Amino acid sequence: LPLPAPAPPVPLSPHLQSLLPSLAAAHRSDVSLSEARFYHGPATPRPAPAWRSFPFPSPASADVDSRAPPPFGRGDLARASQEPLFTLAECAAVVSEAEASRSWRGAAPHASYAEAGGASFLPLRELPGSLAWLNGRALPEVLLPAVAAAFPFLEPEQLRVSAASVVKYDARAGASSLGVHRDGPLVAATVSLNGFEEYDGGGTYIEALDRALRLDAGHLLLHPAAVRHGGAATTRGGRYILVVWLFSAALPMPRHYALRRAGGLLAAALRAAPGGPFRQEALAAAAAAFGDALKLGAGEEGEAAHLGRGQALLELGRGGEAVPFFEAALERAPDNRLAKQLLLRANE
Ligand SMILES: O=C(O)CCC(=O)C(=O)O
Ligand SMILES: [Fe+2]
Repeated sequence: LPLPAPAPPVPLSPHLQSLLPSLAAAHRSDVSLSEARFYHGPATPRPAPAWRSFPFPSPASADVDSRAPPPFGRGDLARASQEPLFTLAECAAVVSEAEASRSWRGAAPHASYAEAGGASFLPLRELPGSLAWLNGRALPEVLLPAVAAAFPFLEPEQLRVSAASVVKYDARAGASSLGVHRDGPLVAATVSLNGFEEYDGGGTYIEALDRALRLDAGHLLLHPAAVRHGGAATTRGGRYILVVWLFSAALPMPRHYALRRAGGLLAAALRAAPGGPFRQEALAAAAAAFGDALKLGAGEEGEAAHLGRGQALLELGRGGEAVPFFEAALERAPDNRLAKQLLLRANE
Protein backbone atom coordinates (compact mmCIF):
# COMPACT_ATOMS: atom_id res chain seq x y z
CA LEU A 1 0.00 0.00 0.00
CA PRO A 2 1.28 3.50 -0.71
CA LEU A 3 2.04 5.73 2.25
CA PRO A 4 -0.50 8.46 2.92
CA ALA A 5 1.12 11.70 1.81
CA PRO A 6 1.75 13.87 4.89
CA ALA A 7 -0.33 17.01 4.40
CA PRO A 8 1.84 20.13 4.58
CA PRO A 9 0.13 22.56 6.98
CA VAL A 10 0.49 25.57 4.65
CA PRO A 11 1.76 25.97 1.09
CA LEU A 12 5.54 26.00 1.36
CA SER A 13 7.33 29.30 0.93
CA PRO A 14 10.21 29.52 -1.57
CA HIS A 15 12.58 29.49 1.42
CA LEU A 16 11.15 26.21 2.74
CA GLN A 17 11.11 24.78 -0.78
CA SER A 18 14.80 25.57 -1.03
CA LEU A 19 15.47 23.66 2.22
CA LEU A 20 13.79 20.45 1.11
CA PRO A 21 16.67 19.03 -0.99
CA SER A 22 19.13 19.16 1.91
CA LEU A 23 16.58 17.63 4.28
CA ALA A 24 15.93 14.86 1.76
CA ALA A 25 19.69 14.33 1.48
CA ALA A 26 19.93 13.90 5.26
CA HIS A 27 17.20 11.25 5.07
CA ARG A 28 18.95 9.45 2.20
CA SER A 29 22.16 9.48 4.18
CA ASP A 30 20.39 7.84 7.15
CA VAL A 31 18.96 5.26 4.75
CA SER A 32 22.45 4.39 3.45
CA LEU A 33 23.93 4.23 6.94
CA SER A 34 21.12 1.90 7.95
CA GLU A 35 21.52 -0.30 4.89
CA ALA A 36 25.22 -0.75 5.63
CA ARG A 37 24.42 -2.16 9.07
CA PHE A 38 20.97 -3.71 9.15
CA TYR A 39 18.85 -6.09 7.11
CA HIS A 40 16.52 -4.42 4.62
CA GLY A 41 14.49 -5.99 1.88
CA PRO A 42 11.75 -8.58 1.60
CA ALA A 43 9.86 -9.53 4.72
CA THR A 44 8.95 -13.20 5.04
CA PRO A 45 5.22 -13.49 4.32
CA ARG A 46 3.53 -14.71 7.48
CA PRO A 47 0.13 -14.37 9.09
CA ALA A 48 -0.33 -11.27 11.23
CA PRO A 49 0.24 -12.05 14.90
CA ALA A 50 -2.67 -11.69 17.34
CA TRP A 51 -2.47 -8.18 18.80
CA ARG A 52 -3.95 -6.32 21.64
CA SER A 53 -4.51 -2.83 20.15
CA PHE A 54 -4.48 0.38 22.12
CA PRO A 55 -6.04 3.44 20.49
CA PHE A 56 -5.31 7.03 21.45
CA PRO A 57 -7.78 7.98 24.19
CA SER A 58 -10.90 9.63 22.92
CA PRO A 59 -11.87 12.29 23.74
CA ALA A 60 -8.24 13.44 23.79
CA SER A 61 -6.98 13.94 27.33
CA ALA A 62 -6.43 17.51 28.47
CA ASP A 63 -3.44 16.63 30.63
CA VAL A 64 -1.25 14.61 28.33
CA ASP A 65 -0.47 14.65 24.65
CA SER A 66 -2.86 12.18 23.08
CA ARG A 67 -2.68 13.34 19.48
CA ALA A 68 -1.65 10.74 16.90
CA PRO A 69 1.60 11.75 15.20
CA PRO A 70 1.26 11.59 11.41
CA PRO A 71 1.20 9.23 9.50
CA PHE A 72 -0.41 7.25 12.36
CA GLY A 73 -4.12 7.23 13.07
CA ARG A 74 -6.14 7.28 16.29
CA GLY A 75 -6.12 3.50 16.47
CA ASP A 76 -2.34 3.33 16.48
CA LEU A 77 -1.19 4.21 20.01
CA ALA A 78 0.31 0.76 20.62
CA ARG A 79 0.12 -2.92 19.66
CA ALA A 80 1.10 -5.69 22.07
CA SER A 81 1.51 -9.25 20.82
CA GLN A 82 -0.79 -11.80 22.41
CA GLU A 83 1.61 -14.65 21.79
CA PRO A 84 5.41 -14.71 22.02
CA LEU A 85 7.02 -14.01 18.65
CA PHE A 86 10.51 -15.08 19.74
CA THR A 87 11.59 -18.21 21.58
CA LEU A 88 12.94 -18.13 25.10
CA ALA A 89 16.24 -19.46 23.77
CA GLU A 90 16.57 -16.56 21.31
CA CYS A 91 15.85 -14.05 24.06
CA ALA A 92 18.24 -15.72 26.51
CA ALA A 93 21.04 -15.70 23.93
CA VAL A 94 20.79 -11.91 23.53
CA VAL A 95 20.74 -11.41 27.32
CA SER A 96 23.76 -13.62 27.87
CA GLU A 97 25.81 -11.96 25.12
CA ALA A 98 24.84 -8.56 26.55
CA GLU A 99 25.68 -9.61 30.11
CA ALA A 100 29.16 -10.69 29.01
CA SER A 101 29.83 -7.25 27.49
CA ARG A 102 31.54 -4.37 29.25
CA SER A 103 30.16 -1.68 26.98
CA TRP A 104 26.98 -0.88 28.93
CA ARG A 105 26.33 2.84 29.09
CA GLY A 106 24.09 5.00 31.21
CA ALA A 107 22.39 7.31 28.71
CA ALA A 108 20.00 6.46 25.89
CA PRO A 109 21.24 7.52 22.47
CA HIS A 110 17.65 8.14 21.34
CA ALA A 111 16.30 9.66 24.48
CA SER A 112 19.21 11.64 25.83
CA TYR A 113 16.87 14.11 27.51
CA ALA A 114 15.00 11.43 29.45
CA GLU A 115 16.11 10.71 32.96
CA ALA A 116 17.81 7.34 32.84
CA GLY A 117 16.94 6.44 36.44
CA GLY A 118 19.28 3.51 36.51
CA ALA A 119 18.51 2.13 33.05
CA SER A 120 21.54 1.13 31.00
CA PHE A 121 21.93 0.70 27.25
CA LEU A 122 24.04 -1.44 25.00
CA PRO A 123 23.91 -0.79 21.24
CA LEU A 124 23.53 -3.98 19.25
CA ARG A 125 26.60 -3.16 17.15
CA GLU A 126 28.62 -4.17 20.25
CA LEU A 127 27.01 -7.63 20.20
CA PRO A 128 28.00 -9.44 16.99
CA GLY A 129 26.00 -12.59 17.71
CA SER A 130 22.81 -10.70 18.49
CA LEU A 131 23.32 -8.38 15.54
CA ALA A 132 23.66 -11.38 13.22
CA TRP A 133 20.45 -12.84 14.69
CA LEU A 134 18.64 -9.51 14.25
CA ASN A 135 19.72 -9.29 10.61
CA GLY A 136 19.39 -12.96 9.75
CA ARG A 137 16.11 -13.81 11.41
CA ALA A 138 14.52 -11.28 13.75
CA LEU A 139 14.10 -8.51 11.15
CA PRO A 140 13.09 -10.43 8.00
CA GLU A 141 11.03 -13.13 9.70
CA VAL A 142 9.40 -11.37 12.63
CA LEU A 143 9.88 -7.64 13.08
CA LEU A 144 9.34 -6.36 9.54
CA PRO A 145 6.23 -8.51 8.93
CA ALA A 146 4.88 -7.58 12.37
CA VAL A 147 5.37 -3.83 11.89
CA ALA A 148 3.76 -4.04 8.46
CA ALA A 149 0.82 -6.02 9.87
CA ALA A 150 0.35 -3.54 12.71
CA PHE A 151 0.66 -0.45 10.54
CA PRO A 152 -0.35 -1.57 7.01
CA PHE A 153 0.40 1.84 5.49
CA LEU A 154 4.12 1.20 6.18
CA GLU A 155 5.54 -0.92 3.40
CA PRO A 156 7.72 -3.63 4.95
CA GLU A 157 10.37 -3.47 2.23
CA GLN A 158 10.79 0.25 2.80
CA LEU A 159 11.39 -0.12 6.53
CA ARG A 160 14.90 0.63 7.76
CA VAL A 161 16.45 0.32 11.21
CA SER A 162 17.90 3.52 12.64
CA ALA A 163 19.30 1.87 15.77
CA ALA A 164 18.92 -1.16 17.99
CA SER A 165 19.84 -1.44 21.63
CA VAL A 166 19.52 -3.78 24.58
CA VAL A 167 18.17 -1.94 27.62
CA LYS A 168 18.60 -3.24 31.15
CA TYR A 169 16.82 -2.26 34.34
CA ASP A 170 18.50 -3.62 37.47
CA ALA A 171 16.66 -3.18 40.77
CA ARG A 172 19.63 -4.28 42.88
CA ALA A 173 20.73 -0.67 43.22
CA GLY A 174 17.16 0.56 43.90
CA ALA A 175 14.22 1.00 41.53
CA SER A 176 15.40 1.38 37.96
CA SER A 177 13.45 3.34 35.34
CA LEU A 178 13.59 5.55 32.27
CA GLY A 179 11.86 8.95 32.18
CA VAL A 180 9.02 9.73 29.79
CA HIS A 181 10.32 10.74 26.36
CA ARG A 182 9.82 10.43 22.63
CA ASP A 183 12.14 8.42 20.41
CA GLY A 184 13.44 8.79 16.87
CA PRO A 185 11.46 9.15 13.71
CA LEU A 186 8.84 6.46 13.10
CA VAL A 187 8.33 3.23 15.06
CA ALA A 188 9.76 1.78 18.27
CA ALA A 189 9.68 -2.03 18.49
CA THR A 190 10.35 -3.44 21.96
CA VAL A 191 11.03 -7.13 22.52
CA SER A 192 10.80 -8.40 26.11
CA LEU A 193 13.88 -10.53 26.64
CA ASN A 194 13.09 -12.07 30.04
CA GLY A 195 10.06 -13.24 31.96
CA PHE A 196 7.98 -11.96 34.87
CA GLU A 197 9.54 -14.48 37.25
CA GLU A 198 12.76 -12.48 37.06
CA TYR A 199 11.45 -9.05 38.02
CA ASP A 200 8.65 -7.00 39.57
CA GLY A 201 7.34 -3.73 38.14
CA GLY A 202 8.80 -2.69 34.81
CA GLY A 203 7.03 -2.52 31.47
CA THR A 204 6.70 0.27 28.94
CA TYR A 205 4.86 3.19 30.51
CA ILE A 206 2.58 4.86 27.94
CA GLU A 207 1.69 8.34 29.11
CA ALA A 208 -1.57 8.59 27.12
CA LEU A 209 -2.80 5.38 28.81
CA ASP A 210 -1.28 6.28 32.17
CA ARG A 211 -0.20 2.69 32.60
CA ALA A 212 2.69 0.40 31.91
CA LEU A 213 2.26 -2.35 29.32
CA ARG A 214 4.04 -5.39 30.76
CA LEU A 215 4.88 -8.08 28.24
CA ASP A 216 6.28 -11.50 29.01
CA ALA A 217 9.46 -12.89 27.43
CA GLY A 218 9.45 -13.14 23.63
CA HIS A 219 6.57 -10.69 23.21
CA LEU A 220 6.66 -7.59 21.04
CA LEU A 221 5.32 -4.10 21.71
CA LEU A 222 5.04 -1.60 18.85
CA HIS A 223 4.26 2.08 19.10
CA PRO A 224 4.87 5.22 17.08
CA ALA A 225 8.26 6.48 18.26
CA ALA A 226 6.78 9.95 18.87
CA VAL A 227 4.31 8.59 21.45
CA ARG A 228 5.43 9.71 24.91
CA HIS A 229 6.59 6.69 26.84
CA GLY A 230 9.17 5.53 29.34
CA GLY A 231 10.42 2.56 31.30
CA ALA A 232 8.33 1.92 34.43
CA ALA A 233 10.37 1.28 37.57
CA THR A 234 11.65 -2.26 37.94
CA THR A 235 11.46 -2.85 41.69
CA ARG A 236 12.87 -6.37 42.00
CA GLY A 237 15.35 -8.27 39.89
CA GLY A 238 16.33 -7.29 36.37
CA ARG A 239 14.37 -6.56 33.22
CA TYR A 240 15.91 -6.79 29.75
CA ILE A 241 14.45 -5.55 26.47
CA LEU A 242 15.65 -5.16 22.92
CA VAL A 243 14.50 -1.92 21.33
CA VAL A 244 14.67 -1.56 17.55
CA TRP A 245 13.88 1.87 16.10
CA LEU A 246 12.59 1.93 12.54
CA PHE A 247 11.98 4.54 9.88
CA SER A 248 10.98 4.36 6.22
CA ALA A 249 13.04 4.84 3.07
CA ALA A 250 9.79 5.98 1.41
CA LEU A 251 8.97 8.65 4.00
CA PRO A 252 11.60 11.41 4.03
CA MET A 253 10.03 13.23 7.00
CA PRO A 254 11.27 16.76 6.33
CA ARG A 255 9.87 17.88 9.69
CA HIS A 256 12.14 15.45 11.49
CA TYR A 257 15.27 16.48 9.60
CA ALA A 258 14.41 20.18 9.91
CA LEU A 259 14.13 19.70 13.67
CA ARG A 260 17.44 17.87 13.80
CA ARG A 261 19.10 20.67 11.82
CA ALA A 262 17.64 23.31 14.16
CA GLY A 263 18.79 21.34 17.21
CA GLY A 264 22.32 21.25 15.82
CA LEU A 265 22.29 25.00 15.20
CA LEU A 266 21.01 25.71 18.72
CA ALA A 267 23.62 23.44 20.32
CA ALA A 268 26.36 25.22 18.35
CA ALA A 269 24.96 28.63 19.34
CA LEU A 270 24.87 27.69 23.03
CA ARG A 271 28.52 26.59 22.83
CA ALA A 272 29.60 29.95 21.37
CA ALA A 273 31.10 32.50 23.78
CA PRO A 274 28.35 34.56 25.45
CA GLY A 275 28.57 38.18 24.37
CA GLY A 276 30.53 37.32 21.23
CA PRO A 277 29.19 38.29 17.81
CA PHE A 278 28.96 34.69 16.59
CA ARG A 279 26.57 33.73 19.35
CA GLN A 280 23.84 36.21 18.37
CA GLU A 281 24.12 35.26 14.74
CA ALA A 282 24.02 31.55 15.54
CA LEU A 283 21.04 31.99 17.87
CA ALA A 284 19.17 33.88 15.17
CA ALA A 285 19.92 31.07 12.71
CA ALA A 286 18.69 28.49 15.23
CA ALA A 287 15.50 30.45 15.96
CA ALA A 288 14.81 30.66 12.23
CA ALA A 289 15.55 26.97 11.76
CA PHE A 290 13.08 26.00 14.52
CA GLY A 291 10.58 28.28 12.81
CA ASP A 292 11.16 26.34 9.58
CA ALA A 293 10.74 23.03 11.42
CA LEU A 294 7.43 24.22 12.88
CA LYS A 295 6.21 25.30 9.44
CA LEU A 296 7.10 21.82 8.16
CA GLY A 297 4.93 20.24 10.84
CA ALA A 298 7.48 19.34 13.54
CA GLY A 299 5.14 20.84 16.13
CA GLU A 300 2.59 18.10 15.41
CA GLU A 301 5.01 15.53 16.65
CA GLY A 302 5.98 16.91 20.01
CA GLU A 303 7.34 19.64 22.19
CA ALA A 304 10.91 19.82 20.88
CA ALA A 305 10.40 22.33 18.06
CA HIS A 306 8.32 24.66 20.26
CA LEU A 307 10.82 24.41 23.08
CA GLY A 308 13.80 25.00 20.79
CA ARG A 309 12.25 28.04 19.14
CA GLY A 310 11.40 29.47 22.57
CA GLN A 311 14.90 28.82 23.90
CA ALA A 312 16.60 30.45 20.92
CA LEU A 313 14.33 33.53 21.21
CA LEU A 314 14.89 33.76 24.96
CA GLU A 315 18.67 33.58 24.54
CA LEU A 316 18.37 36.34 21.94
CA GLY A 317 16.76 38.51 24.63
CA ARG A 318 13.28 38.16 23.10
CA GLY A 319 11.64 36.56 26.14
CA GLY A 320 8.22 38.02 25.41
CA GLU A 321 8.11 36.34 22.02
CA ALA A 322 9.38 33.09 23.55
CA VAL A 323 6.52 32.69 26.07
CA PRO A 324 3.90 31.20 23.70
CA PHE A 325 6.44 28.64 22.48
CA PHE A 326 7.14 27.45 26.03
CA GLU A 327 3.40 27.28 26.63
CA ALA A 328 2.97 25.18 23.49
CA ALA A 329 5.82 22.91 24.63
CA LEU A 330 4.22 22.47 28.05
CA GLU A 331 0.89 21.65 26.45
CA ARG A 332 2.66 18.74 24.73
CA ALA A 333 4.80 17.79 27.72
CA PRO A 334 3.48 19.23 30.99
CA ASP A 335 6.37 17.84 33.02
CA ASN A 336 9.15 19.18 30.78
CA ARG A 337 11.57 20.72 33.25
CA LEU A 338 13.52 22.82 30.78
CA ALA A 339 10.32 24.33 29.38
CA LYS A 340 9.15 25.20 32.92
CA GLN A 341 12.49 26.80 33.85
CA LEU A 342 12.72 28.79 30.64
CA LEU A 343 9.11 29.96 30.91
CA LEU A 344 9.89 31.34 34.39
CA ARG A 345 12.94 33.13 32.99
CA ALA A 346 10.97 34.49 30.04
CA ASN A 347 8.33 35.90 32.38
CA GLU A 348 10.89 37.60 34.67
O1 LIG B 1 11.49 0.10 29.15
C1 LIG B 1 10.83 0.26 28.12
O2 LIG B 1 9.99 -0.56 27.76
C2 LIG B 1 11.03 1.52 27.31
C3 LIG B 1 12.44 1.71 26.80
C4 LIG B 1 12.57 2.94 25.98
O3 LIG B 1 11.68 3.73 25.89
C5 LIG B 1 13.81 3.27 25.24
O4 LIG B 1 14.79 2.54 25.38
O5 LIG B 1 13.82 4.26 24.49
FE1 LIG C 1 11.95 5.05 24.19
